[in-house]
Amino acid sequence: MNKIKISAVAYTNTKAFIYGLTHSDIINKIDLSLDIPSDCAAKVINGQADIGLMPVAAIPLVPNANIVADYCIGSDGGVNSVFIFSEVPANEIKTLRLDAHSRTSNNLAKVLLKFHWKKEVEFTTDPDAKTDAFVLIGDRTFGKKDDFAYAYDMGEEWKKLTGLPFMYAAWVANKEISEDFKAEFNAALKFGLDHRKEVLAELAESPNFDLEDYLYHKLQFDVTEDRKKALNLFLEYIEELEKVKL
Ligand SMILES: C=C(O[C@@H]1C=C(C(=O)O)C=C[C@H]1O)C(=O)O
Repeated sequence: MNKIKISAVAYTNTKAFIYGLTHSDIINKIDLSLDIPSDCAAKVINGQADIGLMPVAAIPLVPNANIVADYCIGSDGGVNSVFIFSEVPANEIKTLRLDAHSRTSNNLAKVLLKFHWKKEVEFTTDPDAKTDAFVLIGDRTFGKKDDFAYAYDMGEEWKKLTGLPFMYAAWVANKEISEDFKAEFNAALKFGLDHRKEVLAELAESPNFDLEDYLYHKLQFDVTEDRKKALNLFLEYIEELEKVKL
Protein backbone atom coordinates (compact mmCIF):
# COMPACT_ATOMS: atom_id res chain seq x y z
CA MET A 1 0.00 0.00 0.00
CA ASN A 2 1.27 3.47 -0.87
CA LYS A 3 1.92 5.56 2.21
CA ILE A 4 -0.12 8.73 2.63
CA LYS A 5 2.17 11.75 2.46
CA ILE A 6 1.58 14.20 5.29
CA SER A 7 3.15 17.62 5.82
CA ALA A 8 2.82 18.98 9.36
CA VAL A 9 3.96 22.26 10.92
CA ALA A 10 7.39 22.15 12.57
CA TYR A 11 6.35 24.43 15.46
CA THR A 12 5.52 23.77 19.12
CA ASN A 13 1.82 24.28 18.28
CA THR A 14 1.87 20.93 16.42
CA LYS A 15 3.93 18.89 18.92
CA ALA A 16 0.88 17.19 20.48
CA PHE A 17 -0.35 16.11 17.04
CA ILE A 18 3.12 14.76 16.18
CA TYR A 19 3.23 12.90 19.50
CA GLY A 20 -0.12 11.28 18.65
CA LEU A 21 0.91 10.30 15.12
CA THR A 22 4.29 8.88 16.18
CA HIS A 23 2.80 6.94 19.12
CA SER A 24 0.07 5.29 17.02
CA ASP A 25 0.13 2.48 14.51
CA ILE A 26 -0.78 5.02 11.80
CA ILE A 27 2.90 6.05 11.70
CA ASN A 28 3.53 2.91 9.60
CA LYS A 29 1.00 4.06 7.02
CA ILE A 30 2.23 7.62 6.50
CA ASP A 31 5.25 9.54 5.26
CA LEU A 32 5.51 12.44 7.68
CA SER A 33 7.45 15.63 6.96
CA LEU A 34 7.77 18.65 9.24
CA ASP A 35 7.74 21.96 7.40
CA ILE A 36 7.25 25.67 7.93
CA PRO A 37 3.56 26.57 7.31
CA SER A 38 4.14 28.21 3.90
CA ASP A 39 5.83 24.97 2.72
CA CYS A 40 2.93 22.84 4.09
CA ALA A 41 0.68 24.98 1.90
CA ALA A 42 2.94 24.68 -1.17
CA LYS A 43 3.17 20.88 -0.80
CA VAL A 44 -0.61 20.38 -0.61
CA ILE A 45 -1.17 22.80 -3.51
CA ASN A 46 1.40 21.15 -5.81
CA GLY A 47 0.60 17.56 -4.81
CA GLN A 48 3.90 16.74 -3.06
CA ALA A 49 1.75 15.96 0.02
CA ASP A 50 -1.69 14.31 0.18
CA ILE A 51 -2.63 15.95 3.49
CA GLY A 52 -1.14 18.99 5.20
CA LEU A 53 -1.67 21.06 8.30
CA MET A 54 -2.39 23.89 5.91
CA PRO A 55 -2.58 27.60 6.66
CA VAL A 56 -6.31 28.14 6.02
CA ALA A 57 -5.72 31.24 3.86
CA ALA A 58 -4.27 28.91 1.19
CA ILE A 59 -7.27 26.52 1.09
CA PRO A 60 -8.82 28.23 -1.99
CA LEU A 61 -5.63 27.37 -3.93
CA VAL A 62 -5.93 23.60 -3.28
CA PRO A 63 -7.63 21.51 -5.95
CA ASN A 64 -10.39 19.35 -4.33
CA ALA A 65 -9.62 20.73 -0.87
CA ASN A 66 -11.34 18.93 1.97
CA ILE A 67 -10.81 19.15 5.71
CA VAL A 68 -10.15 15.61 6.93
CA ALA A 69 -9.85 15.95 10.71
CA ASP A 70 -11.85 17.20 13.68
CA TYR A 71 -8.76 19.03 14.98
CA CYS A 72 -6.91 22.16 13.88
CA ILE A 73 -4.63 24.93 15.13
CA GLY A 74 -7.00 27.52 16.58
CA SER A 75 -7.63 29.96 19.41
CA ASP A 76 -10.49 31.81 21.02
CA GLY A 77 -9.02 35.27 21.42
CA GLY A 78 -5.29 35.65 22.04
CA VAL A 79 -3.02 32.79 20.89
CA ASN A 80 0.31 34.28 22.02
CA SER A 81 2.28 33.28 18.90
CA VAL A 82 0.74 35.28 16.03
CA PHE A 83 1.72 38.91 16.30
CA ILE A 84 2.06 42.26 14.64
CA PHE A 85 5.07 43.78 16.42
CA SER A 86 5.20 47.52 15.91
CA GLU A 87 7.06 50.69 16.75
CA VAL A 88 3.83 52.72 16.45
CA PRO A 89 0.20 52.16 17.47
CA ALA A 90 -1.87 50.18 14.96
CA ASN A 91 -3.74 53.21 13.68
CA GLU A 92 -0.42 54.83 12.72
CA ILE A 93 1.08 51.86 10.82
CA LYS A 94 1.92 52.85 7.24
CA THR A 95 4.32 50.06 6.23
CA LEU A 96 4.36 46.40 7.32
CA ARG A 97 6.69 43.49 6.58
CA LEU A 98 5.10 40.06 6.11
CA ASP A 99 6.48 36.77 7.48
CA ALA A 100 7.78 34.33 4.83
CA HIS A 101 6.75 31.37 7.07
CA SER A 102 3.11 32.44 7.08
CA ARG A 103 0.11 32.37 4.79
CA THR A 104 -2.78 32.78 7.24
CA SER A 105 -1.36 35.44 9.55
CA ASN A 106 -0.06 37.58 6.68
CA ASN A 107 -3.60 37.70 5.33
CA LEU A 108 -5.03 38.16 8.82
CA ALA A 109 -2.79 41.23 9.25
CA LYS A 110 -4.12 42.64 5.96
CA VAL A 111 -7.73 41.95 7.00
CA LEU A 112 -7.27 43.53 10.43
CA LEU A 113 -5.50 46.62 9.09
CA LYS A 114 -8.19 47.20 6.45
CA PHE A 115 -11.40 46.22 8.26
CA HIS A 116 -10.57 46.56 11.98
CA TRP A 117 -8.12 49.49 12.12
CA LYS A 118 -9.30 50.87 8.74
CA LYS A 119 -5.82 51.67 7.50
CA GLU A 120 -4.31 51.67 4.00
CA VAL A 121 -0.91 50.08 4.51
CA GLU A 122 1.98 49.24 2.22
CA PHE A 123 3.09 45.60 2.56
CA THR A 124 6.47 44.12 1.75
CA THR A 125 7.97 40.62 1.75
CA ASP A 126 11.53 41.98 1.62
CA PRO A 127 13.13 40.61 4.81
CA ASP A 128 15.53 43.58 4.97
CA ALA A 129 12.91 46.28 4.52
CA LYS A 130 12.68 48.87 7.29
CA THR A 131 8.99 49.14 8.20
CA ASP A 132 6.83 50.52 11.01
CA ALA A 133 5.66 47.02 11.90
CA PHE A 134 6.04 43.35 10.99
CA VAL A 135 4.22 40.03 11.23
CA LEU A 136 5.89 37.19 13.13
CA ILE A 137 4.45 33.77 13.93
CA GLY A 138 5.31 30.57 15.72
CA ASP A 139 8.14 29.73 18.11
CA ARG A 140 10.22 32.70 16.93
CA THR A 141 7.76 34.98 18.80
CA PHE A 142 8.06 33.19 22.16
CA GLY A 143 9.00 35.62 24.94
CA LYS A 144 9.41 38.54 22.50
CA LYS A 145 6.26 40.55 23.05
CA ASP A 146 7.80 42.92 25.59
CA ASP A 147 10.65 43.77 23.21
CA PHE A 148 8.47 46.05 21.10
CA ALA A 149 6.54 49.24 21.78
CA TYR A 150 3.35 47.53 20.57
CA ALA A 151 2.52 43.82 20.25
CA TYR A 152 -0.86 42.98 18.73
CA ASP A 153 -1.99 39.39 19.21
CA MET A 154 -3.97 38.80 16.03
CA GLY A 155 -6.24 36.13 17.57
CA GLU A 156 -7.33 38.71 20.11
CA GLU A 157 -7.85 41.45 17.51
CA TRP A 158 -9.85 39.06 15.27
CA LYS A 159 -12.13 38.30 18.23
CA LYS A 160 -12.62 42.05 18.81
CA LEU A 161 -13.55 42.52 15.13
CA THR A 162 -15.88 39.51 14.74
CA GLY A 163 -16.71 38.10 18.17
CA LEU A 164 -15.51 34.73 16.84
CA PRO A 165 -12.69 32.28 17.61
CA PHE A 166 -10.15 31.61 14.84
CA MET A 167 -8.68 28.73 12.85
CA TYR A 168 -5.08 29.29 11.65
CA ALA A 169 -4.39 25.89 10.10
CA ALA A 170 -6.49 22.83 9.29
CA TRP A 171 -5.71 19.28 8.16
CA VAL A 172 -6.56 19.58 4.46
CA ALA A 173 -6.37 16.88 1.78
CA ASN A 174 -6.16 17.45 -1.96
CA LYS A 175 -7.86 14.12 -2.75
CA GLU A 176 -10.50 11.86 -1.27
CA ILE A 177 -9.31 10.12 1.90
CA SER A 178 -11.01 6.92 3.09
CA GLU A 179 -13.30 7.07 6.13
CA ASP A 180 -11.19 4.34 7.77
CA PHE A 181 -8.02 6.40 7.44
CA LYS A 182 -9.77 9.55 8.69
CA ALA A 183 -11.01 7.70 11.78
CA GLU A 184 -7.54 6.39 12.54
CA PHE A 185 -5.98 9.80 11.89
CA ASN A 186 -8.45 11.54 14.23
CA ALA A 187 -7.84 8.96 16.94
CA ALA A 188 -4.07 9.52 16.69
CA LEU A 189 -4.46 13.33 16.89
CA LYS A 190 -6.74 12.96 19.92
CA PHE A 191 -4.23 10.61 21.56
CA GLY A 192 -1.60 13.33 21.21
CA LEU A 193 -3.86 16.02 22.69
CA ASP A 194 -4.68 13.70 25.59
CA HIS A 195 -0.92 13.34 26.25
CA ARG A 196 0.02 17.03 26.35
CA LYS A 197 1.54 16.46 29.78
CA GLU A 198 4.15 14.15 28.24
CA VAL A 199 4.66 16.55 25.33
CA LEU A 200 5.23 19.41 27.75
CA ALA A 201 7.77 17.40 29.73
CA GLU A 202 9.83 16.87 26.54
CA LEU A 203 9.91 20.56 25.56
CA ALA A 204 12.87 22.76 26.37
CA GLU A 205 11.91 25.66 28.62
CA SER A 206 11.32 28.94 26.85
CA PRO A 207 12.30 32.18 28.63
CA ASN A 208 9.38 34.55 29.37
CA PHE A 209 6.91 32.14 27.83
CA ASP A 210 4.34 29.92 29.53
CA LEU A 211 4.37 26.71 27.46
CA GLU A 212 1.72 25.04 29.62
CA ASP A 213 -0.71 27.92 29.18
CA TYR A 214 0.08 27.87 25.44
CA LEU A 215 -0.57 24.15 24.92
CA TYR A 216 -3.59 23.89 27.22
CA HIS A 217 -5.36 27.24 26.95
CA LYS A 218 -4.15 29.68 24.30
CA LEU A 219 -4.14 27.06 21.55
CA GLN A 220 -7.49 25.42 20.92
CA PHE A 221 -7.59 22.39 18.70
CA ASP A 222 -11.26 21.57 18.01
CA VAL A 223 -12.87 22.28 14.65
CA THR A 224 -16.09 23.74 16.11
CA GLU A 225 -19.05 25.27 14.27
CA ASP A 226 -17.92 28.76 15.32
CA ARG A 227 -14.41 28.10 14.09
CA LYS A 228 -15.80 26.95 10.70
CA LYS A 229 -17.91 30.12 10.62
CA ALA A 230 -14.75 32.14 11.30
CA LEU A 231 -12.92 30.31 8.52
CA ASN A 232 -15.63 31.17 5.97
CA LEU A 233 -15.77 34.78 7.12
CA PHE A 234 -11.97 35.09 6.96
CA LEU A 235 -11.92 33.72 3.39
CA GLU A 236 -14.68 36.22 2.46
CA TYR A 237 -12.63 39.09 3.90
CA ILE A 238 -9.59 37.94 1.87
CA GLU A 239 -11.72 37.87 -1.29
CA GLU A 240 -12.90 41.37 -0.49
CA LEU A 241 -9.27 42.52 -0.20
CA GLU A 242 -8.52 41.05 -3.62
CA LYS A 243 -11.51 42.94 -5.08
CA VAL A 244 -10.33 46.21 -3.58
CA LYS A 245 -6.99 45.70 -5.34
CA LEU A 246 -8.56 45.29 -8.83
C1 LIG B 1 -0.79 29.77 15.95
C2 LIG B 1 -0.02 29.65 14.89
O1 LIG B 1 -0.68 29.21 13.79
C3 LIG B 1 -0.12 29.08 12.53
C4 LIG B 1 -0.12 30.15 11.61
C5 LIG B 1 0.01 29.90 10.27
C6 LIG B 1 0.12 31.02 9.28
O2 LIG B 1 0.19 32.18 9.67
O3 LIG B 1 0.14 30.73 8.07
C7 LIG B 1 0.04 28.58 9.81
C8 LIG B 1 0.07 27.52 10.65
C9 LIG B 1 0.09 27.66 12.10
O4 LIG B 1 1.37 27.32 12.57
C10 LIG B 1 1.45 29.95 14.91
O5 LIG B 1 2.16 29.60 13.98
O6 LIG B 1 1.90 30.53 15.89
